[in-house]
Order: sequence, then C-alpha cells, then structure tokens
Amino acid sequence: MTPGVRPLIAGNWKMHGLRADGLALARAVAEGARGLDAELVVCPPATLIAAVAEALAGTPVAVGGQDCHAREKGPHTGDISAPMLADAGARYVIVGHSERRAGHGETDAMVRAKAAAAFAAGLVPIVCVGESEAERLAGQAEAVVTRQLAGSLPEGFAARGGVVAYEPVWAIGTGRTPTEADIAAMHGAIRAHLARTAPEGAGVRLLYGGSVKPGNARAILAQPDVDGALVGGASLVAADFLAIAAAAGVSAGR
Ligand SMILES: O=C(CO)[C@H](O)COP(=O)(O)O
Repeated sequence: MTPGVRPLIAGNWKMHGLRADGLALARAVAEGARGLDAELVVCPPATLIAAVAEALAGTPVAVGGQDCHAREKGPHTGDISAPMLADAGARYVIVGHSERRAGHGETDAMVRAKAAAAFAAGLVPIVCVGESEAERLAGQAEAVVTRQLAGSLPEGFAARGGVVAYEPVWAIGTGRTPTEADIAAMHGAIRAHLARTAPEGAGVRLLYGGSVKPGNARAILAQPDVDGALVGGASLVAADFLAIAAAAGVSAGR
C-alpha cells in the first residue's frame, strides 16, 4: 500500500444481476461499508446503474460503469456514453478490461479515447492492463503492460486522478494469482512508468485484480504500490467484498 493513500476497492459485477439481486447486493454492501477505512465502488451492469446509484445515495459506496463509448453521442447502437453514465449516477468507469480488449477488439488507442471521454464527463476512469499467460511465460509481462500503459492513458491521466488496475489475464476468474513478489514487482514497474511520464504519476492509485478473495486480500494489499483491488467474482457476495475492503484498511495500517 502506498503510504497515505486511501485504499480503493472496486467491485466489477460483470454481466450478473437482475434488479432485485443487484439492489439487495448494493444495499448489503452499503450497510457493511460504514466505518470501513476504504473507498468502495460497485460497478453493476448498465441496466442497474441508475437504480443502484439511487439506492446508494447518501452512503459511502460509489457507483461505476463497466465500459463507455469514446463519443458523447451518436449512431452507436447498444453503446453507452460517459455522460450517460454520469447522468445515471456513476462516478467511475472501468475501461480496457481484458474481457473487452479480447471480446470486443478494443485497442490501446480505443481505451485511451474512452478514458479521455470519461474525464470529459467528470468520471474517474479505471484503466485495466495486464499480460496473458503466454506473455508472462515468455518473460514479456512487464514490456506488455508498459506498452499498454503508454498507449491507453490519455494526456493528464495522473493529474486528473485516473486509476490503473493491473489484472493479469490468466488470473481473472481462475483462482490463480501471481506471487506476492510478482505483484509487487509489476506494481513497482507501473509506478516507475507513471512517475517517468508525469510528475503526478507517483500519486496514481494502482489496483490489483484477478482472483482477489477474502483469503488472499490482506497479503496482496500489503504489497508496496498496491493501493486497492478490482474484484470480480467475490464482489457478488457482500460479505466477501466487505471482507476484502476490511483487509485493505488493515493493510493500510489504519
Ligand atoms: O474484472 C475483474 C475484476 O474487476 C477481474 O476480471 C477479476 O475477476 P475475478 O478473478 O473474478 O476477481
């Protein structure tokens, strides 16, 4: 954990949740969030953002989108713009998740445009980067992630409060995680890249994502330059998500 940084724990619900489930989950998270020394964000499917934002109004839990289009409006059937997310009550948006890079052909340039659109709409982008297993085995992990950062972060990213999430693709939903030393090494490399490219880079919050669970959260969050977590599966169970958030506060020594 970076000294003095308030941990950020974000839950990516992915394509899970009908209205009743989503509202119940959001309310349970809000109930348990009081008194936790971490910033909490839930990212429901787009259909639930407005309802969840309304349910969470006045609580310490913020709402985020899982993706946005790079344009404000236009003929883009099925897409959602950053201003629409903000209008629905979101404050954050995940962009460049590996499931979108792989499943929707998103390039670094597209991710950069989406992150810029998020800033323009007053949202905080959480930009995801991470290597595949083949890239890690080939010793390319750091080079891949550095290249993704160079291509995906818009001008002024650090100064405007952008967040980076390191999510090794092979750790997502698999129950496998890098070693703590590997996580620390990659977060250190990301920090060094950010600090080289902008004076404010040292203050960017760096999240780790990929099979974060209550059982491993404390050890992962205790690593240097890990300022929080982007949680998938475990964010669908309020008690697990809250346990991860509690571990963040402990790791921050608060
Ligand atoms: O999106 C993720 C968290 O946002 C990431 O895909 C990790 O998912 P998990 O392995 O199910 O935690």
